[in-house]
Amino acid sequence: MRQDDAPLAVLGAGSWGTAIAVLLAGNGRECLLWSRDAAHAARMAESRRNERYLGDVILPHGLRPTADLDAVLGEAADIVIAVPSAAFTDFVSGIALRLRASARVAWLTKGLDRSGADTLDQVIARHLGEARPRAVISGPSFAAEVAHGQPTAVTVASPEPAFAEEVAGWLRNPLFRVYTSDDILGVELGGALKNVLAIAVGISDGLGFGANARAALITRGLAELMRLFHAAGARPETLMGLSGLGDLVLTCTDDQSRNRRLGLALGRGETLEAALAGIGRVVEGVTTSRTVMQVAERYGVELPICEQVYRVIHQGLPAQRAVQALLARDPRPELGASFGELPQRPPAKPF
Ligand SMILES: NC(=O)C1=CN([C@@H]2O[C@H](COP(=O)(O)OP(=O)(O)OC[C@H]3O[C@@H](n4cnc5c(N)ncnc54)[C@H](OP(=O)(O)O)[C@@H]3O)[C@@H](O)[C@H]2O)C=CC1
Ligand SMILES: O=C(CO)COP(=O)(O)O
Repeated sequence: MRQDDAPLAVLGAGSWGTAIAVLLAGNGRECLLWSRDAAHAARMAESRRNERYLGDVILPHGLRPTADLDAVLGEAADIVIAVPSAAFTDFVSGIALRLRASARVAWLTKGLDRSGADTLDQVIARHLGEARPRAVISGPSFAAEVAHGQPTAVTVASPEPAFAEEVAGWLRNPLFRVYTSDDILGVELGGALKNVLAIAVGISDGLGFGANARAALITRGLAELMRLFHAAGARPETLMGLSGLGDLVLTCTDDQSRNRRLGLALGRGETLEAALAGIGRVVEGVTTSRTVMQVAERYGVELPICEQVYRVIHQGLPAQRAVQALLARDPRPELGASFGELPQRPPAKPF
């Protein structure tokens, strides 16, 4: 039996975990917000703000910050995971034996398992059980805008339509519109790759290139996503949705994006270390630019923009040389290799 009056728990008290906990509590659902740092949780409880990540937002009455993970897992009806993708697998395997059998799982994380072998959905299924209801929440949604009640629309994807609808119901309010989808693979791939592509667009803008280059990168980035969707078995319509085109456009074009800001700094000549230190928050495209190369190899799919981002970030290629490499590629029909000519191959390992 479910306890509908038992609290939800958001695990991870960064910008996005906090914004979603604020939303849930504002919607009238009691919400525990877990931080791995006891001093941080205590400060949030006392000041009723998350000064480290979202300082100008007052935490509503029904939001309870805490650092006691066992107590949270014992009390919460269901959980929402909000830790970065690099920490996701260890975090999930660490809670597997402590999570209530009845607890259902949603996550806010955008990225792939740090090995590049799995989607986060597969990580959840492997460690917490195939039968456990699970859903990802994704789409164009800057934390600060959501926490300030700016209109936003996202997608909740789950293999179980009833659970997607239930998670959507936790989140919905007149300013937060939630759609549902059963294409969890497509929703996860869109959310993961857009971060890498936003770094590419940031680099281009940081180098001083113009609006033409930006539009070309977004469009050819969409073609890379389309090829990967095709090979991995995701639904092409998902690309046109909030977790695909929506989040790609948002992240590539607005300076609130940390991935775009990283690219801008690299394009202007900052080192990776200095750029990351300046941002001071998780920049998922750094990890995903590496993991997605493994995915591209597994499916035999060319992702030239993602590859150049990988080379800049992980192999120290100067940003200007990455642009030259993209411009020097052989000419080809615009739509051919992206849409029509690729064989639909059965995934090497279903992804
Ligand atoms: N911010 C946004 O607008 C959006 C973010 N997302 C996604 O949400 C996810 C989280 O991002 P966001 O909240 O913005 O990131 P932030 O950088 O704002 O916060 C990261 C949070 O994760 C915690 N954390 C880091 N490593 C671990 C770990 N090993 N175990 C437990 N907690 C850990 C940090 O804790 P500590 O402070 O102790 O280091 C911090 O609370 C990312 O995948 C991001 O792509 C999705 C949509 C919007
Ligand atoms: O995912 C996001 C908005 O949808 C946040 O993007 P950044 O992580 O680039 O800030």
